Amino acid sequence: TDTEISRLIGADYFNGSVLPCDNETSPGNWMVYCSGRLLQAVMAVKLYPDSKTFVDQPMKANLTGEVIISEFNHRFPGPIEKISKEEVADFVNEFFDKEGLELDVCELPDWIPRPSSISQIQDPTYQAFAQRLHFIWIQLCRKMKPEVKTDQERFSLLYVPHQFIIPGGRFREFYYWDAYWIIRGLLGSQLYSTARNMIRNFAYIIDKHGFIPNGGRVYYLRRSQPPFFAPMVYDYYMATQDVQFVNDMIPAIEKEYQFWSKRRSVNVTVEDVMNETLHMFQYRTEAQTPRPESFREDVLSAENFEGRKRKQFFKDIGSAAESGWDFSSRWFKDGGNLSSIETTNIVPVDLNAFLCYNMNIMQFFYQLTGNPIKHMEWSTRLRNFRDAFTKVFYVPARKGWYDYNLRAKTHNTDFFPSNAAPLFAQCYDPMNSQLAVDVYNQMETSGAFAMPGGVPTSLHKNTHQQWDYPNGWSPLNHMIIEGLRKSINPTLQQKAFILAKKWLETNVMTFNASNAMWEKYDVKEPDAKLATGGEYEVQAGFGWTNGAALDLILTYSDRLKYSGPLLQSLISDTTSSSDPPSTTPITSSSTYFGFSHSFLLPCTIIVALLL
Ligand SMILES: OC[C@H]1O[C@H](O[C@H]2O[C@H](CO)[C@@H](O)[C@H](O)[C@H]2O)[C@H](O)[C@@H](O)[C@@H]1O
Repeated sequence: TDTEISRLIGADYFNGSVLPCDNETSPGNWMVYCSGRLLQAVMAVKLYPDSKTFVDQPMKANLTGEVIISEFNHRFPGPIEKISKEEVADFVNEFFDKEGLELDVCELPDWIPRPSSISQIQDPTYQAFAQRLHFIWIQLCRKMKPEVKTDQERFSLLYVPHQFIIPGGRFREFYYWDAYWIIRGLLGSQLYSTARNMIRNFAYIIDKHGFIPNGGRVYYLRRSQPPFFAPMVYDYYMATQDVQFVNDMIPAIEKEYQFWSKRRSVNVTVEDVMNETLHMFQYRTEAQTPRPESFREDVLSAENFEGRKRKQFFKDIGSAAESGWDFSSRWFKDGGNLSSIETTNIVPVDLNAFLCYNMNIMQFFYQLTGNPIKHMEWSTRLRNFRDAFTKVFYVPARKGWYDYNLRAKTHNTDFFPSNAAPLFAQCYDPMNSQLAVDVYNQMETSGAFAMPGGVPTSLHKNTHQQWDYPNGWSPLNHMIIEGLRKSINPTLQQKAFILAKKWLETNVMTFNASNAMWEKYDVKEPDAKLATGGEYEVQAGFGWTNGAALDLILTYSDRLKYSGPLLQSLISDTTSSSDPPSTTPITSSSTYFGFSHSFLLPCTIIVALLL
């Protein structure tokens, strides 16, 4: 019953547990956004359909977290299940502003209507499509109101000095690994200073917090996301040749690497490697309580756990969120149910491949900037790590790299796109082209590359999780394609092109049907469908989907030909004008990127007219 659910949500989760944010990470507001009876009351009455809404709401001017909590306790001293929805709603309306009000839309000073990169795309459909993606950056630009800097404790939003591109929809703040694909797209749009400023924001965050949190909110301060800061700097350098910028960013990359080494490392002894302990990395948050942005969902999922087991469950949930794959059968002991989650027992192949990539980038950066000692230090680190990586993750009998499970002392040899991360990160001897061919063939036999709409996130059906079959995500499709493209083998490079074409057709056709780019797609359908599953509705926007698509179109701009159904509307909409086309998604939902259509469309037109 509702009362039983309220009682469950109101139980004691915080005492003695590590919180997602606390007095150390966010002194003035942790008691509102990461803990406490007010948070529980809001979740118990389901004040909003999305748990994230409340924890994104700023406190009203001249209020502090302490004052709000003491007033709440004074007004409602009794059990949480006795507080009504109306009472909670009145209290929240009295003390909080609406979510998103601390951010403004912004102009991109380096945006021009027709960048030369897009004009040189050969195929008319893809040129028109890329042009539409280029317009979307304007809608996803956000800057912080000045009070976020001057009065930080009133906001769950983390202050950063420069404007940035958001994913879109409910994701109104920066996200760490999303930003890598966003930046790939910005570089394709020749928005170099926007890309540079986003990277500078992350350097600022590393300097302040010692690492990059999952996203730009205080409730993300105890977990990170896949480490893509160094690759962002690397790709920016490849596009601009700006050595000075690389020099400026090196201290931040070093500092972030320390975070992963000190707080996320794990010793692995693989059985057939005698007496050898290998130092690897894991996704492993310290937090042991429900994620504030999904508080209600986490409490309900933890219904059958108590005490230490419940703390461990929340830690495994938060650690899966740190992986970016929240949630997936990849982390489940039984391959099907969230209740069997064991993220912290797993040594993930992708995280270790990404850190291997970081090491490679660092040895390169130190050579580039003329520091032979540090170049040598990182080269040695890379060489040793690559050897260890092969020992821990490569399974000769299954011709591939796989996650290693510390509990089961075995590998998970199921298909996941993360198995291709070492190709993307080049954490193998690139001269060993046969290895890459073997890995590709092994993945192909799973059937994952034969889906009509792109590569799915797993082949585990009916888990109803968003990072599972039949959902395809742009970062993972892009990563596989790039991994194959970067190999020295022409056959694999051709396979990369075929996968890119398929993924792009899904993007174009869905855009044509819905007038929007989406967070993820259902790839089992030939006619491109929106994805389902997970704990929130599929979101429109969408930062990394735009970025990955733009990057792939530009990579293959000389030979890509659209061969799907005729999309006359897309071509006639954009090829002859620099005005922004209509951006109303064709769905039942009434909002887009968190703003109503009636607000967004005029804004876009005004920005374009100003330009
Ligand atoms: O609110 C639930 C979860 O939402 C985020 O995860 C998803 O969106 C992110 C932004 O696009 C993306 O980075 C992540 O891979 C997605 O699974 C958030 O990152 C999670 O931490 C959060 O719990």
